[in-house]
Amino acid sequence: MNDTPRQYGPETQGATYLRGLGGAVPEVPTNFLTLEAKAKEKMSPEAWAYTAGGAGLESAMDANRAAFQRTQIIPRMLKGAAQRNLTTEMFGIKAAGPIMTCPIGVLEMMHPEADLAVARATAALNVPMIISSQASFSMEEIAKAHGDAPRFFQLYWGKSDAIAESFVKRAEAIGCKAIFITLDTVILGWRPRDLNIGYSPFLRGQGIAQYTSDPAFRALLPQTPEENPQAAAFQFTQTFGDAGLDWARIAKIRSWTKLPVVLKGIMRADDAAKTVSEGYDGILVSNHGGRQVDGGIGTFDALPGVVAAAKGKIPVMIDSGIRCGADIFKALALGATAVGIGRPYVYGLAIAGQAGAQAVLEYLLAELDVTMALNGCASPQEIGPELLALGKS
Ligand SMILES: Cc1cc2nc3c(=O)[nH]c(=O)nc-3n(C[C@H](O)[C@H](O)[C@H](O)COP(=O)(O)O)c2cc1C
Ligand SMILES: CCCCCCC(=O)C(=O)O
Repeated sequence: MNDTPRQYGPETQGATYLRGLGGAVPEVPTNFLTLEAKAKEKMSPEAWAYTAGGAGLESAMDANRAAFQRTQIIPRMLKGAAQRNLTTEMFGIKAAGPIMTCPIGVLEMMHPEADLAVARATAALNVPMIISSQASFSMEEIAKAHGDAPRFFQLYWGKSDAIAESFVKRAEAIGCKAIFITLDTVILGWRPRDLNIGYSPFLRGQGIAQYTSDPAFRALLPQTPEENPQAAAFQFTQTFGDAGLDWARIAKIRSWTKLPVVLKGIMRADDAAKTVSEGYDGILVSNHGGRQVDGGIGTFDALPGVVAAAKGKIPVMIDSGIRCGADIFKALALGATAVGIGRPYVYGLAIAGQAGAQAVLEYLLAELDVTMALNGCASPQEIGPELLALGKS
């Protein structure tokens, strides 16, 4: 892991950050739309439908982009920010910048090295990785590829508290520095692209490595997953998700771990206030990339209400729809302390494995750095709301 704080500037051709890469990686486009188009060519129709798709008419996915596009940066001149430092603290770790990789399930559909490639990419950059409950490798295997780089664990809390507890304890044992509980997927959303194609990775035993490697899950099986993978996949479908999950139940996590606990999927001010009063340690404003509630509000539109309700008591982060450095800049300006990167790094992974995911993350940091330089911001803390013209929704 390279944890030396990066210093930026003076510029040569804008993107000082890319010097470490020796320039852009030729096969990995530096803008999202071209990246997405190239990834589509590389991916199977099933992988493409699963990754690119959203819920229903995909209006929440559209709302994510519209919210960022509606708000514009008002560039500031002559503030002087020749040297910039993007280093960002999150839950006791110092990251290379205010970004982290979102937990993404079933990465084996996109590339055979899946989470291991992402682990190596994020470790090389010192960008925190959130390991998914639906990863294609066990968290222990991922941690081995990740070394001592900063990581968090994302928890799906299904019908079994014993499995949730076991996941949390395993995550602590492999050195995760925080637990992100995903609240917005207590059942899977209505996803026409997947439904039309008739492909469910989970029924085929993909994306369930955390479960098949877990003693509490294995205890539910008549035979081991190695002997009877079909039975393990079926058991997973019976275990995943619980639409009855509530505040009282998730509070149990405090008796399992002392790690900071972040709630992923908070979109409302009242839920944000409750997150604070219940003693949680952070909020990730997320609508799951528009994959769950069709017709839902974009995360960037939801952010100000959540930030106001959190009253600076706990950090507020955001994901869903972040596609370029300017989006990151806008999110920080409205009070986010960091942002989650989702589909963009998955597309890089699909195109070129570790190098592809790494290039995408590095481009985003470079573009953020350039945006900061052009607006006179020497650090993420200097990016404030006065730099934005807020659009009306
Ligand atoms: C293919 C795919 C799989 C995902 N799997 C998970 C997951 O396992 N756990 C989770 O909490 N969120 C999951 N998410 C949601 C992401 O963590 C994140 O919230 C979302 O991708 C952000 O939106 P964006 O990709 O449009 O930027 C997944 C998203 C995608 C696109
Ligand atoms: C039935 C398993 C659902 C896993 C969800 C993975 C995910 O978060 C996503 O596809 O989105």
